[in-house]
Amino acid sequence: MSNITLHTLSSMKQAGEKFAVLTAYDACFSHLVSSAGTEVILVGDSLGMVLQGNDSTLPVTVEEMAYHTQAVAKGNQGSLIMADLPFMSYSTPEQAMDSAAALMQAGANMVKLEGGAWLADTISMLAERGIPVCAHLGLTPQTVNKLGGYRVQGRDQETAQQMINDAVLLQDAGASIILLECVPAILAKEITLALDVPVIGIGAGADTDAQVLVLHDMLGITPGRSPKFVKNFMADADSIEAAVQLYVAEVKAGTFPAQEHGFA
Ligand SMILES: Nc1nc(=O)c2c([nH]1)NC[C@@H]1CN(c3ccc(C(=O)N[C@@H](CCC(=O)O)C(=O)O)cc3)CN21
Ligand SMILES: CC(C)C(=O)C(=O)O
Ligand SMILES: [Mg+2]
Repeated sequence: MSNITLHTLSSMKQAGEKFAVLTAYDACFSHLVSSAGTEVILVGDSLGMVLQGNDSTLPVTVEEMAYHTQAVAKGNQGSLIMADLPFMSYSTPEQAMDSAAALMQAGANMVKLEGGAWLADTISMLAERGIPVCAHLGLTPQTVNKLGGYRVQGRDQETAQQMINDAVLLQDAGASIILLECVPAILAKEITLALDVPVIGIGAGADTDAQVLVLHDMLGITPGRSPKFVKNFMADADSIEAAVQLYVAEVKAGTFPAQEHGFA
């Protein structure tokens, strides 16, 4: 069961206390990550790359997300469980209701979806029906084919202003959390200050209310070149538990991410 609630996370934002988020896709890592004091576990559609070996998150289905969410819920020791709605599972509000219902019934406490203003109605409908929503802005991996690669977003005045507008609009539509991926640190700071709801960052600098990483990345076991925002916490730890505890401690202390993990 989850001891952490959305109210806990809002109170932490108000108090200026950072919270930690990590992915987990199975019961064993869910147990480990939640026991280490990670406030939020993300059952990310990154599992399509990390577990399934695809070169994007697009092949992942609602059924697969529900399977992993069920396992994570069984191992959980008190974290809030957020589950990604996968590619094309929320293209209409009706489809989003069905997809989100499947993940909530599998044990998620909230869902995450990727995109801007077009999601306002979907988010308010989910929220009205008791499903808390996190809106993911900036680098949205499900849109990689449109974006032309995994690139930093919001670097020019126009796209930066659009992202600020989208964040405020989606908060007002009922989003409980905003997640920013690969955006300039100064823009992430501005959005974090402008919003009442907590902002989680990945490659978004040190000034968001929380940080997230893919577990396998911070353990240093993802093959190939890592994105700039990744730090290998196993380098300074002698066990997986210690590495996860160090991550949580560094996020809370504000020492991770450092300047080198962000984008100007
Ligand atoms: N293992 C894993 N970790 C992740 O963080 C992750 C996934 N998988 N799968 C889904 C998405 C894809 N993500 C990615 C993938 C690559 C970059 C990347 O290489 N970014 C460049 C930015 C280059 C630029 O525009 O300056 C970098 O150097 O970090 C970023 C995010 C984040 N997500
Ligand atoms: C990288 C994070 C934010 C994510 O959406 C995932 O793990 O799928
Ligand atoms: Mg995702």
